[in-house]
Amino acid sequence: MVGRPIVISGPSGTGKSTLLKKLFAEYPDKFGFSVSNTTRKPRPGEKDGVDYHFTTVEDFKKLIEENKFIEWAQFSGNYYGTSIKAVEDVAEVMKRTCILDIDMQGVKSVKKTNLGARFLFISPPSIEELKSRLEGRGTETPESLAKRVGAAAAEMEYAKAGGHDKVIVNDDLNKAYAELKEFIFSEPV
Ligand SMILES: Nc1ncnc2c1ncn2[C@@H]1O[C@H](COP(=O)(O)OP(=O)(O)OP(=O)(O)O)[C@@H](O)[C@H]1O
Repeated sequence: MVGRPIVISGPSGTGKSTLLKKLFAEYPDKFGFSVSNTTRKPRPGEKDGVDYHFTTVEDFKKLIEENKFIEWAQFSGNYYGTSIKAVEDVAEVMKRTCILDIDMQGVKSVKKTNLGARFLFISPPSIEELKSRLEGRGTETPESLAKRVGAAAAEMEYAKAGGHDKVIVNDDLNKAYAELKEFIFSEPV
């Protein structure tokens, strides 16, 4: 059985990766991530269609024009993106339920497609706690921390306005994980 795509969003540092790691560890064959497109060159050992869909700049721009992407961005001179087809392929080719970990813009974009996704928001207990988790993770400069905390406020507003099917507050990790499973398995996946 393959379920509808599940879109997980929430501010950076709210615990999405931590929760998804637990889910993939408990259910190694059930869920999958979509394969992104990129214009960067493959690194040794990387396989086309597995690690990325390696795409020329010309083809990537064409896909943008044709509205084939849920989200795309440019980092250090290369394009990266998640295509609608890549999400469909998780169900059709990989026979798994697709999990998408994306931001608010991505959520809005998925809503415009025919993917029939379910939307889950992971909220931090508070902005203060979010800030201290990001500091604790040790991955942020003062600038990137301020940027992530600023973006969090907009994400939380959107969630409050009812942008998702379910909101889970990640206070106690095991409790949040139990709620995540309850939501995911509330229909066949
Ligand atoms: N319930 C929790 N209580 C305390 N700390 C937590 C909890 N959940 C996650 N953390 C910690 O918070 C930090 C951020 O978590 P994580 O990296 O999973 O966030 P994220 O939402 O995936 O962020 P990003 O979108 O930037 O990838 C990590 O150091 C993680 O160990």
